[in-house]
Amino acid sequence: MGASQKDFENAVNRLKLLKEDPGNDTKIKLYALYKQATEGPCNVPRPPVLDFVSKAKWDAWNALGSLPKETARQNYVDLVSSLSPSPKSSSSGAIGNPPKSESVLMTSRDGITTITLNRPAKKNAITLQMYEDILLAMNAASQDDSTITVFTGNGEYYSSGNDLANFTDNPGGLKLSEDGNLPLRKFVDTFIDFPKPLVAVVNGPAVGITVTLLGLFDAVYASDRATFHTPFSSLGLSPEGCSSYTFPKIMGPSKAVEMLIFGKKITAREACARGLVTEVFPDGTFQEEVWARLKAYAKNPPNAMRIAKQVIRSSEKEKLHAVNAEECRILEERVLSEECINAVLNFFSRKARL
Ligand SMILES: CCCCCC/C=C/C(=O)SCCNC(=O)CCNC(=O)[C@H](O)C(C)(C)COP(=O)(O)OP(=O)(O)OC[C@H]1O[C@@H](n2cnc3c(N)ncnc32)[C@H](O)[C@@H]1OP(=O)(O)O
Repeated sequence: MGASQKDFENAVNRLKLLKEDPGNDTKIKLYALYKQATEGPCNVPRPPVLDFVSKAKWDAWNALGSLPKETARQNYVDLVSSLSPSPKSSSSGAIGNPPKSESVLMTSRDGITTITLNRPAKKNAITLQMYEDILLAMNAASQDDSTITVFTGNGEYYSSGNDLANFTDNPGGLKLSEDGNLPLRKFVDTFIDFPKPLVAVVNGPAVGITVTLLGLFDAVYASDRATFHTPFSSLGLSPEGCSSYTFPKIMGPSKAVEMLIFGKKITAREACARGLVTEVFPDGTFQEEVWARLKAYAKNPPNAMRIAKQVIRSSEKEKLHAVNAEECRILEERVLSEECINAVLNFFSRKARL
């Protein structure tokens, strides 16, 4: 177990974004680890004595001896993480960096970065722009100096899920990203790969994608007012967010089917009994109790928590990426189906509400 190929590629990309030169010693270490991770032990002749730079690089690579590729990959990822820029939290709690969005807020305080869905008039339904903003926020949160990342919603709802106008406002059904995948694929991949403990503070009802994604969180705290609803069949859609894999694993196939195929809405207590929710709190004391708990957890050593998460999650990552790709492939067809188009039209003509 250790860093996945995807973690490694992310680290290679993050290195390109470094604003400060890490210095020659570090650059040579990175070179050696990169070569070891991608090609294995050094097996090329030593460069001429007067070619100092090439010789230093060769020496560093050669010094790694028979270090396994997986270990080199992990060491490379760790070294890049230690160099990555760390946007500092301000005393007001606002992070100066992305997203510049009113519908997705990002604050950082007491070692916790919080991403808040803030579109209460629409029950925090997620627009295409919000998917992008959440990605930006998660990328910033993965690199800032917080130890825990929290998702929550502002107002009565946690979220009513995907904004159904995403289906009607885009010719052909739904905007596709440049590489032909649903924007959803990259979005869910980011949750699969998120390196720090990820906690959902579910303040109220949750619908659709905001429920399925909970299977990729490390802890889910819910108000006893929250409900969990995945009405995919009535919308002519199919399960996403890796729920076709995580839900049967978490709650067993028959309970998963009840939610994902029959669209049964469950209470917070039922979700807790099924293992989707970690703990339920009375709504009146929910915020106070949960934040006190999270502040205490955030005081744990950050590297230990990150590594514990990696140990727990890394063996599943490849499977989850494959599940995500397949779910998106199927969903891409479903969003163009007559069943889906009719369901969305009925919603907006107010003929159908959940
Ligand atoms: C690129 C990604 C693709 C992902 C595709 C996979 C799909 C994933 C999903 O998330 S599927 C689930 C989608 N969500 C829903 O079907 C919920 C739809 N909403 C409702 O049924 C109801 O609004 C409600 C039960 C959430 C709340 O009902 P009520 O209390 O009666 O409030 P209103 O219905 O009056 O809602 C207030 C206001 O918000 C608008 N709104 C609410 N949810 C959505 C939504 N998901 N999409 C778009 N708009 C939504 C609603 O239209 C009202 O707007 P208005 O005041 O009329 O302008």
